[in-house]
Amino acid sequence: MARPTLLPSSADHAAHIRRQAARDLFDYFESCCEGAVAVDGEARVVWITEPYAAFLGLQDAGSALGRPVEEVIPNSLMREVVEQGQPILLDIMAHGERSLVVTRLPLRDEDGRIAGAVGFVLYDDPRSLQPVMTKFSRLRAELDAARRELAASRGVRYRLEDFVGESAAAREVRRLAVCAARADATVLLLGETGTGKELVAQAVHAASPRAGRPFVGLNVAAVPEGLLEAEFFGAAPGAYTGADRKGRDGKFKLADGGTLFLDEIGDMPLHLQAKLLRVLQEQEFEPLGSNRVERIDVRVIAATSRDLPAMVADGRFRADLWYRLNVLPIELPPLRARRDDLPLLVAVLLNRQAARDGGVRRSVDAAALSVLAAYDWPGNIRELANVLERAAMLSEQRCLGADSFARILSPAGAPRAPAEAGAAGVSTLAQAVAAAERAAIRRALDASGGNKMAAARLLGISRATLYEKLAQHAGEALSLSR
Ligand SMILES: Nc1ncnc2c1ncn2[C@@H]1O[C@H](COP(=O)(O)OP(=O)(O)OP(=O)(O)O)[C@@H](O)[C@H]1O
Repeated sequence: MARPTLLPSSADHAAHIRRQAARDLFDYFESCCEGAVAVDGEARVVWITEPYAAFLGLQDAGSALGRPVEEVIPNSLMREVVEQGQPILLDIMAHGERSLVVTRLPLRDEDGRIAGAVGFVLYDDPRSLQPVMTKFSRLRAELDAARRELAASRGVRYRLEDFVGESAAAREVRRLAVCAARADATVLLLGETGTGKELVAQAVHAASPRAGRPFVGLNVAAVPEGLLEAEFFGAAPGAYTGADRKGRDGKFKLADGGTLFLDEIGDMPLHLQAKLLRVLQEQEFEPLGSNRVERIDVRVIAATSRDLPAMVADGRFRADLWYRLNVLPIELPPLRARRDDLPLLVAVLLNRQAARDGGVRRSVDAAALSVLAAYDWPGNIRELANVLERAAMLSEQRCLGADSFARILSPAGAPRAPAEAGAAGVSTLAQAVAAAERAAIRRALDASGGNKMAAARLLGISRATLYEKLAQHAGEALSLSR
């Protein structure tokens, strides 16, 4: 008589089947769904399928690993699943123009603690859900239009996806901006002119819980010193000569509930720095000429192209304000420090211009890219956008070549020969100095695309001084070299 097969105990058997079911189910999901992703307990990507990475526009799956999930999948709710430990079994997630049907499940360790989450994209073309999807698409279009209108009325044009770049430095900016959007702390944006400080400020606001509230901007350097206090805090009726008789609200009041973007904070006069510090600490202020205290709830994002620690060291900026502002600093790299991003930036900026003007989509060839990569970009992305626009205007070619740019880019840093040099190239010292000044101003205006504020900053002078100099040199050719 054959010996009976030794069956495992029924409890072991059940556990075995369960493990097998879990593994098979996972393999099955992975093979039949359009994409899958897993995150750890801090919502950082630990695994993503190649098709999903490709769909998201990543170079490969490896480039997503270790990054916060929102950086890789902008509308992801995986963090919510990790934080709340609840699955989201069927959801529609927007990605650009597409809608994805997704399922997200929390993952637990042996002790039942949340260890991460896994998400599956069930369809990226949800035809089987057509009636629901049609309704959803229509509602989404309506919502998008309403949001755009609201954002435009509140002064926000940019989202985080608009900060283009895949270099480590650009990714770090986006990572910190995501942190800044989640926190409600003061943010300090540091970087040269045209590096995207305002873009990031708007994007942080748009991604923060304050998104539905106002975004108000104030360029400290652009307001005459005598008017700054009223601009910040408002003025009581008849507070100063020439003030509106009814009084008026300042930017802090206008930004109540939302975000106040203070550009060029380094240009803030010392006496106002103390007042600003008080508002940041107490969230209250007194309008000019009033003894009424107003309470507000404003998040400040400040920006500067200046070296604030150096200004603190020589007493031009208050140390206590600097500490208060420097809670979450984000450094925006100059374009010359992330030249790897040039091809992507060029493509995106050319597409943006074509979409805006309704013209043909241009591209640049490899030789042109080398010319652009060799340039120093003192005006950074703003200058790049201007240069591309001018090259496109001046050429009929769909694909712009090196010669399109060689004509436009002045050799960085190389002063142009003084035009006044007389016989044997000799000129008076005054003539030579004036010519060098004109050349420097012309280059700064070129680099900033004619933006006088940015040009003044590049030259290290105030806007008022730039206007004086432009008036002095009015007779000479100082216009942009368009
Ligand atoms: N990373 C980026 N990707 C795409 N566009 C960018 C990026 N950075 C800046 N830009 C574009 O460059 C232009 C200048 O950006 P922005 O005004 O934000 O710079 P800024 O640092 O605030 O300059 P400034 O200090 O002169 O005020 C804008 O048109 C913006 O859209």
